Amino acid sequence: MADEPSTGSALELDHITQVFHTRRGEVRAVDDVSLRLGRGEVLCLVGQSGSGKSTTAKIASGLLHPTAGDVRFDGYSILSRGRESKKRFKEFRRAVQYVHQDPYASLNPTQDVFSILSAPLRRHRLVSSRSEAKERVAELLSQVGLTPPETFLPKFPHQMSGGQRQRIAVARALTVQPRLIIADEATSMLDVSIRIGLLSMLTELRKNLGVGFLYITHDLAMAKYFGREGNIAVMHHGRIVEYGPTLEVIANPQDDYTKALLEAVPEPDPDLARRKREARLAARAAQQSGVPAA
Ligand SMILES: Nc1ncnc2c1ncn2[C@@H]1O[C@H](COP(=O)(O)OP(=O)(O)OP(=O)(O)O)[C@@H](O)[C@H]1O
Repeated sequence: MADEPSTGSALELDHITQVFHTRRGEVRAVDDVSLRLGRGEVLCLVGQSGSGKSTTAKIASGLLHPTAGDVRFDGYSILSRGRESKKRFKEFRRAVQYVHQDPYASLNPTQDVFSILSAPLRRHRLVSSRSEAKERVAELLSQVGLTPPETFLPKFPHQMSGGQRQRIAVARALTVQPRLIIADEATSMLDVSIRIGLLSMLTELRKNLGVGFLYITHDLAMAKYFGREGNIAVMHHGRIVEYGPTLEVIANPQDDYTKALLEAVPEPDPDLARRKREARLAARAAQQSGVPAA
């Protein structure tokens, strides 16, 4: 693993493989995966449960050391050893924040919102007094759409809704001014309207603060919504089966697995759903008869 910078991409996963040894034998959770994410970009990693998304996310955020391959940030390997690399790894861990799918499990139930958000600010010496911490926490709460901030400061996690807890988890990630947020199914436990609201908020953050996102989901509809200005990687059995600009992949999927995922996306408009179904059946019939569909 080189200790020299390579390319300009912010985050690069280079031929990553992760093998777990279990009592039932070897599990190849991630198999030769390469991904790139530039500064302020969005990349959606989509696949069904067990396809290897979370394992990839953990490797991308430095929480798990892969069996093989390299992870680079700003062109430097974060897997290298040595003093300089250790320092760089520390910077990387601050620059890349992981937001877990279940904020209830990751937020301390005994701390109120002010304590949850001010602790990292103090730990990283980003504020020098309690009043400065209050100001910054209020700013963070506004950034994640929790207003007026004073209402939320004394609340404990159990006193908030699932969507509000997710926003606190995002605000906590923002305390250290990250360049990239890895959101692992960050909205899967919420209703669709709440998920859409949260994804719009994340889009605002991306545009206003230039934060990049690696968004992990099983839901292609959400990936299309959040990742329309970026790329999508479709994962199946630990491998990337399709990778490219989100809208292009969705409009013209090449891989059968991506096509199957797309077919599983519910179409809210019944007329459109019927027309799509008819078009699919016509295409299938044409394929079987060898005559191209009109
Ligand atoms: N620590 C581990 N030890 C053994 N096997 C593991 C471990 N972590 C993950 N796996 C296995 O690796 C495969 C991929 O799991 P992973 O959690 O990455 O998938 P996923 O796509 O994120 O699924 P989900 O959406 O359900 O979280 C699965 O077969 C899983 O059982």
